[in-house]
Amino acid sequence: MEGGEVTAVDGVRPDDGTRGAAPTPLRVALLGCGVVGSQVARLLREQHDDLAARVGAPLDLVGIAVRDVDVPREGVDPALLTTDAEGLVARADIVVEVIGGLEPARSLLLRAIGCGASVVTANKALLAEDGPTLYAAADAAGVDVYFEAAVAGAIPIVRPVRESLAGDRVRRIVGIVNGTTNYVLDQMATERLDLDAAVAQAQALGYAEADPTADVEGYDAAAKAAILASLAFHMRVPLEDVHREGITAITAEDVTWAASTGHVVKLLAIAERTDDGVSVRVHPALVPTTHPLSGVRGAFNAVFVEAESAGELMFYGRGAGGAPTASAVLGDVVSAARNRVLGGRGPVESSYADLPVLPASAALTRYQVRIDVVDRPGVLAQVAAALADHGVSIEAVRQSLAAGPGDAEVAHLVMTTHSATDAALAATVEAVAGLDAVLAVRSVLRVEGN
Ligand SMILES: NC(=O)C1=CN([C@@H]2O[C@H](COP(=O)(O)OP(=O)(O)OC[C@H]3O[C@@H](n4cnc5c(N)ncnc54)[C@H](O)[C@@H]3O)[C@@H](O)[C@H]2O)C=CC1
Ligand SMILES: N[C@@H](CC=O)C(=O)O
Ligand code: NA
Repeated sequence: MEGGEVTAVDGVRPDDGTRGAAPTPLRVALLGCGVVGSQVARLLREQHDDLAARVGAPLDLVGIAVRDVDVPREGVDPALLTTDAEGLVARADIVVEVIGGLEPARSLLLRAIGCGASVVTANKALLAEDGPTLYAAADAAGVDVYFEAAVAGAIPIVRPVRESLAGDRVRRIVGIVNGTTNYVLDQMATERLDLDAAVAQAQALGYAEADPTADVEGYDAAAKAAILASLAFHMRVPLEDVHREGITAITAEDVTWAASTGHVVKLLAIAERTDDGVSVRVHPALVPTTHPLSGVRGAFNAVFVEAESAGELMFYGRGAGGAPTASAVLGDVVSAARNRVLGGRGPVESSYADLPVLPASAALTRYQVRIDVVDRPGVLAQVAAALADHGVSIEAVRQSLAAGPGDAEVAHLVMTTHSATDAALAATVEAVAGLDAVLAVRSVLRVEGN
């Protein structure tokens, strides 16, 4: 060996002159001990020695802020519990926030940063609403903000977009990023459960937000879409610029029809860059059963990323649940801890791009429109003419007959269009609904994926 060079042999750490000097433990504070927090506490305890070896210093859990210290918590040392969250964050090197919601999470994280701690959070609602305030405070204090768990639970997606693809140009992200709604839609399709029953199951399994409205109305997915789009396009995408539709309007009939036309209904988050700007939207869509996203079952998530040089990438895994989410949190804790031990910081916010966020009405999508019409000659031609008048062309039509009121026969038309803007489609549907022969517009759903 050359003089002074230190290399590892057979996995044994070489003597670098510091052997024997006990490294200073890093103090970890945990805010919240619910579905995710309880699993973070367990992993910190069970993997203490491995984590210490990976970081180069022990990670000591110094306290867990809870609302009520008297609630029994399996596997948690009651001596760690405190209701004094403000006091706790002031005596930590790394603060993990898994309370959720805007306040007091934001104030506690800002206080932690102000006291010199690095922070790890799973709180997409807060990051989408006010992430830049946290990033600016962290910059000023020279500490880290990590948030892998905030998007798609256990799936590494924040780190790949934020770091691995930092040298590329991301063009499009399409994903299933909400486990609860994917679980609910899956249960509606396979078990014929209604929406409320399926949501109750998702809550019991620890997938849903404290208020599951955030899941079913698409707020959670919209927050994740805003975070991903901001990272991917190096800009700030405000939450209010994300077009959002949830799954509450999806009926059992929609799900059944989807299956009969070779599709499944999925809640998608889409962020794309066009020549005119970026478009970020969350809405239910029909996905062909031949497309990989159609096979994403239960609370699993999947995210496709298309970048100029990398091409297509796909990320898949558990998007919700205590242990999977805690895995992502712990990965971030290790990163923040390593930065402390070795010196230096993790990635900082990159938001230099000044691109307009386009309205959803400008986005181009294919649609499936289901209508009931009076079954008489010439009706199909009238409907086709109404579409053509608005510049929307039909890709396929399928017709089935059903008994209507009295002796009337009703034709059920399922039309798939070529790509059209939301605005053109909305005007078309209005015109179609106004035709005498049209009895009802039963559903209008976007179709994504070929
Ligand atoms: N459950 C999941 O699958 C995932 C959750 N997340 C995020 O992780 C965070 C936590 O989620 P969950 O653990 O599911 O929620 P949870 O509702 O199970 O846990 C939150 C805990 O924080 C406690 N809490 C509320 N206010 C507090 C305060 N002022 N001081 C101390 N404790 C307080 C609550 O009593 C509750 O025990 C949220 O931001 C959520 O969006 C992210 C990814 C997946
Ligand atoms: N409620 C969320 C939890 C993870 O982010 C979901 O269902 O995906
Ligand atoms: Na993740």
